[in-house]
Amino acid sequence: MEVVAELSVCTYTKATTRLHSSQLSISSTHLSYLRRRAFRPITRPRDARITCSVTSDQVQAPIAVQAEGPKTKNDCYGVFCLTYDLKAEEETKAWKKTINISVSGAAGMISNHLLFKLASGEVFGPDQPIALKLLGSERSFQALEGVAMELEDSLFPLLREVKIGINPYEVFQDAEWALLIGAKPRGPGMERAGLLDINGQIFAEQGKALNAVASPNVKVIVVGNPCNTNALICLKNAPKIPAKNFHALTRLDENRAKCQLALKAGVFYDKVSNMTIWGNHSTTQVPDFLNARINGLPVKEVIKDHKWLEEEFTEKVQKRGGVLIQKWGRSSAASTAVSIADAMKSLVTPTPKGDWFSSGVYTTGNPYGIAEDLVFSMPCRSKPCLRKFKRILQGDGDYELVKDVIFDDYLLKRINKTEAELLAEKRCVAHLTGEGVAFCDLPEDTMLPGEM
Ligand SMILES: NC(=O)C1=CN([C@@H]2O[C@H](COP(=O)(O)OP(=O)(O)OC[C@H]3O[C@@H](n4cnc5c(N)ncnc54)[C@H](OP(=O)(O)O)[C@@H]3O)[C@@H](O)[C@H]2O)C=CC1
Ligand SMILES: O=C([O-])CC(=O)C(=O)O
Repeated sequence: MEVVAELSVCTYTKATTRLHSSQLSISSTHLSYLRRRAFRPITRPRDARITCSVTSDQVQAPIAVQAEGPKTKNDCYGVFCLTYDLKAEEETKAWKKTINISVSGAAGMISNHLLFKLASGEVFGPDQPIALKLLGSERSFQALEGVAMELEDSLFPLLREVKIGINPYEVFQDAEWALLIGAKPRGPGMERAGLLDINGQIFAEQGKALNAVASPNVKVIVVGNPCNTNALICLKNAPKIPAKNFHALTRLDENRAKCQLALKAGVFYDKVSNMTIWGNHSTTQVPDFLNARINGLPVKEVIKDHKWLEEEFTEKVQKRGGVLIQKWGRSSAASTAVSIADAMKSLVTPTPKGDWFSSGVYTTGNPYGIAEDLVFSMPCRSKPCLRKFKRILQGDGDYELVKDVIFDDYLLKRINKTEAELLAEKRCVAHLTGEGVAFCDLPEDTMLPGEM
């Protein structure tokens, strides 16, 4: 057994925490220098594993574990366990404190796109190191190792740590972002109530785990379907975490709606703004063409075919996921990953003046008269904050609901329908939200976007 007595990744993380206070920036030249010099790994057997433990005031020397020994499933992975020749003066003066991101369903298709976007710096920027903690299951553990191997081979300079595990209480430890993607897909012949129950149990357990071990201000984005009600279950099981920190992903629907409006108006899609998706990530969702704008003008002034807006456009967005499954034979993965990155970026960067984005968020206290205590997609703006020292305006992960939106009878009628669906879903999972006995009276036409 070889013992490596150099600084470990744990030590390094500690050092960066301390250095964070200096708040100096890092240039790309500096970054590549760091990769070449400061983080040059010490040679040791390819598969040897290092375990390291940190007490409050002491960092223990890492111990190399024999390559052929039994693997514990929540260890750091492969190259991310290596020690580095980290000289004091090279301790970068620059890196920001690592952001911990936990991802469930990490061996699934969406994650397979998303993890590489996160590790590339696309979401948090080119000077922000991240740690990825990946949650799988007994069923997916081997695939998860494959994912971690691909992350190793990608040599991302910003990726400081990768851990894989099957216990949410370990994988969610200190999470600042939790991206909850894993969920059982609805199979043939399965009742939607059955899906709500099976997946609801996953999200109840994960809510409890987040409550116990995540950062108290963790931002949670629920992607696994039915995502609104899963997010509600999750937040109800995590009373220590602010309810407004939980999001159900409806950004994919927003992006789809923008694309269809751009296509109809004959403009590039960056000209479409103020796009709200109201309600459930299901076929009752309401893409709001009343408040949306094209080139700064109300959509209805640009697209005069209002029948198209009310009928074709609305249904196209609601059923886009299903059409895609028919073509691809599987549900959207790449565009979903893009939309998760978009949703995160929207929370950590200032929303452009006058614009907003959609997210499924907690309704209690909403200004629109929507029933309280649901997770409902609504228009949001990030809360800008001034980053100390650098004087850069950025979002801090928080948001506020947009007040200046208008309603007409058509929009209200549609919002009522999606609200009724979410209230029915909520009754159906009462046993998982601590609200008594479940009673399932789901509307007949309740469907996920991917169901046709
Ligand atoms: N909100 C949105 O806009 C969208 C949401 N989705 C939803 O995202 C989720 C993930 O999609 P995708 O990555 O394509 O799916 P995959 O099937 O590729 O991966 C899903 C993962 O879920 C996990 N899972 C958890 N419980 C079960 C179970 N009981 N049976 C089977 N798998 C389970 C599996 O991982 P493990 O074994 O490690 O737990 C699996 O790797 C789905 O619920 C999908 O409907 C998809 C597109 C858009
Ligand atoms: O139903 C699914 O799994 C796919 C989905 O959510 C979508 O494409 O919007």
